Amino acid sequence: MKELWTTVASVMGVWAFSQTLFIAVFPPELRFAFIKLFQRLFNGFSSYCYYDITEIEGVNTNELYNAVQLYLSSSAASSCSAISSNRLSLTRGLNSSAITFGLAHNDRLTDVFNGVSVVWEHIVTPRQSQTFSWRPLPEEKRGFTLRVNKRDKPYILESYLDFINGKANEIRRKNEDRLLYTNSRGGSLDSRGQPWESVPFKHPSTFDTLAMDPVKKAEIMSDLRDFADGQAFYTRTGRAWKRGYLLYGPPGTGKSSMIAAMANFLGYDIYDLELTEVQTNLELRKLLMKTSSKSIIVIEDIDCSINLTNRKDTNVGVDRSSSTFADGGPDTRYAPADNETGGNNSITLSGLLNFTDGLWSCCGSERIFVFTTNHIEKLDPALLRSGRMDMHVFMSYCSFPSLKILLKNYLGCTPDDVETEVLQRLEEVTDAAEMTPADISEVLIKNRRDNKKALRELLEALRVRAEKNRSGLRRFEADVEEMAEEEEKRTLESPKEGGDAAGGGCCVEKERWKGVRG
Ligand SMILES: Nc1ncnc2c1ncn2[C@@H]1O[C@H](COP(=O)(O)OP(=O)(O)OP(=O)(O)O)[C@@H](O)[C@H]1O
Ligand SMILES: [Mg+2]
Repeated sequence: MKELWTTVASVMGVWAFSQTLFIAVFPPELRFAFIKLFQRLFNGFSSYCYYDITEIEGVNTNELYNAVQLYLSSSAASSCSAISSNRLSLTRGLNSSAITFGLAHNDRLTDVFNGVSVVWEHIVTPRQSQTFSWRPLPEEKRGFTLRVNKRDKPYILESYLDFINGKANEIRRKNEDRLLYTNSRGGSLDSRGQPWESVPFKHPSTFDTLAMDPVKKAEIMSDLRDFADGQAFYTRTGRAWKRGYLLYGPPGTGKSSMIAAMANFLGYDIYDLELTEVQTNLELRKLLMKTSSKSIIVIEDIDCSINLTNRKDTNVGVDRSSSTFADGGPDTRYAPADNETGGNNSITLSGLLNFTDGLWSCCGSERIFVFTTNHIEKLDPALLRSGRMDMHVFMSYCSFPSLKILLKNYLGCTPDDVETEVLQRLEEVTDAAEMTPADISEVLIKNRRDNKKALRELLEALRVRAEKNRSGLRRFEADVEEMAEEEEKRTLESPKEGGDAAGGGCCVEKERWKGVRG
């Protein structure tokens, strides 16, 4: 035993002595060249490639390091057996309610990608001297080393790193709590010069809970997914990475719920833009510049927020008296500026269109604009033109497929849990009743402790409403018929006065009635 210790001590002594000699005799340049040569020799014999991904590159944070860390956090949590020790670090980020796992210092993890095995090592070493920098650097140097077999490198390296980036983005979005921003302070800035105020966004609406036609829902979800994964597409086609949705329909059909579901689905923040708080186009532009990417910019009830005829006044010469305001009379605050195209003295439709469409809309990327309205017929055609709002989504009264989603949400019952006869009767009356999902939710919430009672009351409410609609329609049709007969009589008495007035009147009336019913 003593001999063994003596041997170890002498080997260590020789090693220390040769190191000292090496440092003392050779100048640093030669030492460096020697080490490089040694490494090259070693690499020539080794069957592996090594890639270092350091936390800080120069003075900048290395995004790839963060991505790898996040990616490994999910791998580490799901594949503890692959780790060389049982230790994991736990972290919780700012604005996050989720805990993430990470590789502890100097630990290793084996990952498999496309059937190829690679090894990650997390290396932490103390930083030797604080080099000059505008911002203090951490005391430790952190980095990951990726070990890949040389023969696998050409096949996987690039796609593996892309995959890691994609996964990291996904995790980031899932972990971070959404934020809901508002500009309700009337243009004033906060202490950090920000025009937006934010609160954590905790709306529970998801596409699962949203009651709407399943085909339309699937279409919207796939559109959103394509948008979020579409960076390469938008770059290739030279388009700004943004998308516009116009949600329209009667009150209580789920337009706001849909926006929340979109944000939860994509993991985006929401900027709820209160247009009535914005005084000028310039202010609008500043607000836009202060939004972040991966966000949904919402303008609710757009027909009530801004006088959307003002563009017509100057550009296409439509009568200014045709107000779009539901409560009559244009808001003089939004009267078009004398210099409409300059547009800096007040907020105008062209200012708004520049906001969504013009050059300024591209400062930042991956943003979705959502406008909602109860009265699509009141919107300026400029806003509806194809390419401006990419998708027009009509949120309609509750249909039978939507009703089934609401029954599941509120009563926890599937169609199999409901008696066949009740289900049939519900199906018969749902469309004719033209009740909004909000109305139906009310009935279900009130009776949610007693499913049978809830279904009974719902059926009754739908039946009463359907009957009311039918008798309203009958009465209306009788009125129209009567009017048509009178018109015909008058035409016969004085044949010179226009012949198609009655038919035209009927159509207009019918259209008007349809409009009133939404
Ligand atoms: N399609 C729907 N799916 C699920 N719940 C809905 C739906 N529509 C309405 N609701 C329920 O009704 C409430 C009101 O809906 P929401 O605010 O989304 O309607 P809206 O279309 O935005 O109405 P408004 O035009 O008045 O703004 C929601 O909190 C939700 O509970
Ligand atoms: Mg709403």
